[in-house]
Amino acid sequence: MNIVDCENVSVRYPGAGRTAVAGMTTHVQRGQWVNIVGPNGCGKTSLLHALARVLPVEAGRITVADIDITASSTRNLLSPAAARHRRHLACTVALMPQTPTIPEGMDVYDYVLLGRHPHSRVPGKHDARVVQRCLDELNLHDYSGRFVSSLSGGERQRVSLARALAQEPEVLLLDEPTSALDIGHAQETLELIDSVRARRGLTVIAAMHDLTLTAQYGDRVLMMAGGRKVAEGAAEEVLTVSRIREIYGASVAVTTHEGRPVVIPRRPSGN
Ligand SMILES: Nc1ncnc2c1ncn2[C@@H]1O[C@H](COP(=O)(O)OP(=O)(O)OP(=O)(O)O)[C@@H](O)[C@H]1O
Repeated sequence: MNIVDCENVSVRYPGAGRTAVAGMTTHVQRGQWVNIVGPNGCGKTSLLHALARVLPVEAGRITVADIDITASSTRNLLSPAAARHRRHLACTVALMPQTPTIPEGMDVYDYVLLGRHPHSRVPGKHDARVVQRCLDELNLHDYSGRFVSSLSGGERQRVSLARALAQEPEVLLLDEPTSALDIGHAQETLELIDSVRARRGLTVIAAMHDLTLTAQYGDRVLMMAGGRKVAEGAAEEVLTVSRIREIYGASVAVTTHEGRPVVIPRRPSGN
């Protein structure tokens, strides 16, 4: 059963000449993990932001957990039905942004607790338990009293993921979740996401740059270029030498380990 349906979606930033996402159609089943790849500026973040309803779509339709988030009725701030939809969506979809906004003077515990806001306006014991579990799962228990602004880039990224998981969403949107993480923390983080997915039927849609990690985690790869989908399918179908050369302009070798592609950058011949 699909939890996300994206039909012919286009996104354009105010005043921008060209669309950031154009004619995007994709469907994601509940519990699937889909990785979005493609070169810088190809539209990965814009697509995630459209799915999270952070960015309005110019054309097309997006349905998340049976809510048409592009319907004009859900945009009416004064309508009680629209307010119900927004609340339902906030409980259903969590976005871990590429660059999280960190409020000044907020400690890690309170920042992760923000993830509970869509569920409980006044946090109770259950919310405290969820926050503690997320901090423990990401090995952040010792950081709980630290100001978020005092953390390293990688620590902040894990705190941002803890906040998104504390939201207990059905759909988790991750914008380059391991970009600031060392290889150990990257692996640990992706394993944790995968175990939450297996346990709770979480659906994951992630923008990724590391093509080997992309192949190791996830059921499907959606490759974009210039705002459009250029390929979608199993990692071994999408991540081929010729396509990576064509779309990224990169020289790579692709081997296989345990049935999944491994993408190795190579210096162009002659160097
Ligand atoms: N706020 C904005 N206003 C105008 N154009 C924008 C804005 N944000 C992004 N864009 C443009 O939209 C296009 C898609 O950008 P987007 O951030 O979605 O790409 P991306 O694939 O996530 O890139 P990266 O891998 O570098 O993070 C780019 O051409 C970018 O310049």
